[in-house]
Amino acid sequence: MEGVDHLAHERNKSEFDVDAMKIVWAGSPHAFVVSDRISKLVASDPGFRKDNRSTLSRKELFKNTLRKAAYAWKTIIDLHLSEEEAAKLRFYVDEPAFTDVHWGMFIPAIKGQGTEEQQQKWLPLAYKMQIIGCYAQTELGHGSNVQGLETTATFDPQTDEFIIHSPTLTSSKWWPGGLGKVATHAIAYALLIVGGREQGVHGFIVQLRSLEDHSPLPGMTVGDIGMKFGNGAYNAMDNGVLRFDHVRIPRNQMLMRVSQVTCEGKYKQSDVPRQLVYGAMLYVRQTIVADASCALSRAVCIATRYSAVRRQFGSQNGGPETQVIDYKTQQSRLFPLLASAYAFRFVGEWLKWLYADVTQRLQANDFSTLPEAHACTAGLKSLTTTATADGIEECRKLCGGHGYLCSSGLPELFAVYVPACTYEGENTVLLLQVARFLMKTVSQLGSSKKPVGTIAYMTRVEHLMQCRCGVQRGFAELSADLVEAAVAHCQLLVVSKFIEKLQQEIPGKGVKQQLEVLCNIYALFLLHKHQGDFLSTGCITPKHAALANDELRSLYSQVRPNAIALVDAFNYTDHYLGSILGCYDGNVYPKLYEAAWKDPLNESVVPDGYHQYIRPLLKQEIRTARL
Ligand SMILES: CCCCCCCCCC/C=C\C/C=C/C(=O)SCCNC(=O)CCNC(=O)[C@H](O)C(C)(C)COP(=O)(O)OP(=O)(O)OC[C@H]1O[C@@H](n2cnc3c(N)ncnc32)[C@H](O)[C@@H]1OP(=O)(O)O
Ligand SMILES: Cc1cc2nc3c(=O)[nH]c(=O)nc-3n(C[C@H](O)[C@H](O)[C@H](O)COP(=O)(O)OP(=O)(O)OC[C@H]3O[C@@H](n4cnc5c(N)ncnc54)[C@H](O)[C@@H]3O)c2cc1C
Repeated sequence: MEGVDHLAHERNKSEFDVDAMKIVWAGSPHAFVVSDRISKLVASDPGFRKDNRSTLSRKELFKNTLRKAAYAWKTIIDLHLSEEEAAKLRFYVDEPAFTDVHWGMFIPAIKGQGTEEQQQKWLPLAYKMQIIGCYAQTELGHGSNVQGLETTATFDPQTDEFIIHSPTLTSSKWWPGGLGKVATHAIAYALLIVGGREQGVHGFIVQLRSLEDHSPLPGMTVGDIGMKFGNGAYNAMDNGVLRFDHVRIPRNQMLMRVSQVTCEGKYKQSDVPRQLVYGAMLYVRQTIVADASCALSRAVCIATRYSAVRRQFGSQNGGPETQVIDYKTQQSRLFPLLASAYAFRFVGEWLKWLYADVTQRLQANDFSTLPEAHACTAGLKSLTTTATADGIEECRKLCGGHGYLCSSGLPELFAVYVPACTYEGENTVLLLQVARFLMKTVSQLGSSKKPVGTIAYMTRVEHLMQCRCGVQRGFAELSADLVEAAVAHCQLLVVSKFIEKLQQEIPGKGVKQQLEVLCNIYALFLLHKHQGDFLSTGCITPKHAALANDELRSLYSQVRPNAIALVDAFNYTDHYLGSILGCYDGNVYPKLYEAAWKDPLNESVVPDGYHQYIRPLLKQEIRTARL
């Protein structure tokens, strides 16, 4: 039935003010208004249509992405959108594109690592999109090990230039988004060589393509690296390969905030830490954490709405069958994911604050909180992306067979999301960084350097004092256990930031109570999942474990009547969700049925290839037919 809200009875059950929760989710009344307006603008504009993506060939998909990016830019200019509104527009257009890396990495890298003069020269061009940038760090042979990069930048004092060169096949830049076909410029990372001495990896602004006809500049071999996981999905992005053959760039195109090369060929290090070369990664990891709650909430919204629509078994006296959301097993898989979506939202908000704080301090030459900010961004990036990728796949399974259809939106969401576990730091590699930070802290316990901020709790964990002498030995040997410790530390951060959120004033009828229920689910689900660890370390007794389990079941019952309203609070349009199973009105079956007929395979009743392959088979002519 068109126009009928099939989920109205669910919405009527809710016990809290959904509009107030929408503001909590958005972060502020202003953020809600902007997000709501821009999402509706995108949804109502046929220029941003995306329901045909999975049927396009790679070339068609890529060209369509270029069209959309240009159309989005025109919309931003025509409507005089602010930076905040423009970012929201790109978000709701919901298509991986070169613009993500231009705005998300190229510009932040120049801001973080460029001098004032360099920023003044390059940022206006980038902001107006008169140049398009990518972030060319990873090579064919090295991604995680940034110090192992082989591209060289050799200073030539005769011409006051750097010579950028790829000496080996494995030094080819490999993966950068936007590089393959679009970017005109790159921040390329290379091993700096001055006066014959290697000075570590540095960033350089390198022009790749002509601004007149887009052809690669002399000395550049550049192209796309090929199809990636999933049809459609991340294939809208032109991840690229690039080789430099003694490419010359002016000296002032080395990003020189952290260290400088003078025209006489002197290498000078500022008093800022070398790690600032990694600053763009700090920024992007923070945005990836914020983004995790969006991707997870999207999958959870689809699975929750569909679970309320779908009925299987349990009909009494010819009455309706049971909604699958009423099964305790469905609840125990779905509601912890719902709680995680909210938990990641709040920890993402906090991380944004932490990043702003560390940036302000860095500008004032206070570097004291940089190691903590690195550990938090790296650890939370790892934890939230792993949980989100796993969560999207779980949501697909929660939708049964229909979850496997592209029209459910879940396969594409998974395919686009899952590389987040790898890019911007492979998740295990990042957890090892957190472990290193934790072990360094443990080794300093009892000294005058007291742990503060997110590691202040360590002084209260008595047995850590006993192991502090041994932590520098056997790091590699114990690394698998240390990674688990790093995850536990990050989970503690997530839970404590959720609790801190609840200590704030939260307006709206019943909103705080719902969030308390979700926070308890998040914490108790972790306790339940890792009860072996808690029991074996004597942190809880078997009685506590059983109580936690009982409490979880009771919390699931409290969520149940509010489940649909809790996902409505994400305020996603049907366009952004891109899912028949998750559509707002719950009118799933007619839409699924209709969508099937739109598949290109159904354009003819008898398929192409019938006369060549099916008929000979049926007529037993297969031995004589030429295949
Ligand atoms: C408008 C906004 C839109 C936003 C959307 C944006 C989203 C865009 C997303 C687009 C999609 C994809 C783009 C993907 C891009 C990429 O993938 S770019 C490539 C990213 N590559 C990596 O992440 C490589 C991972 N490797 C590393 O980070 C390092 O090499 C590693 C930390 C693993 C090791 O470094 P080393 O120097 O070799 O080793 P180490 O000795 O361990 O470290 C030295 C020292 O430095 C500290 N450290 C390391 N990293 C950082 C950092 N980032 N910040 C601060 N400090 C750092 C480390 O802790 C050590 O400190 P210590 O005191 O000596 O212990
Ligand atoms: C979709 C996508 C987009 C990307 N975009 C960009 C981009 O725009 N710009 C860019 O520069 N790069 C980009 N990358 C590259 C990305 O940053 C790297 O792939 C990533 O950092 C992982 O590095 P790697 O590929 O070298 O993995 P590897 O390090 O080779 O990882 C392979 C395995 O080895 C393990 N491992 C590695 N080191 C250690 C260690 N020390 N201890 C224990 N285990 C270890 C890892 O855990 C993993 O299991 C992109 C990648 C993808 C998939």
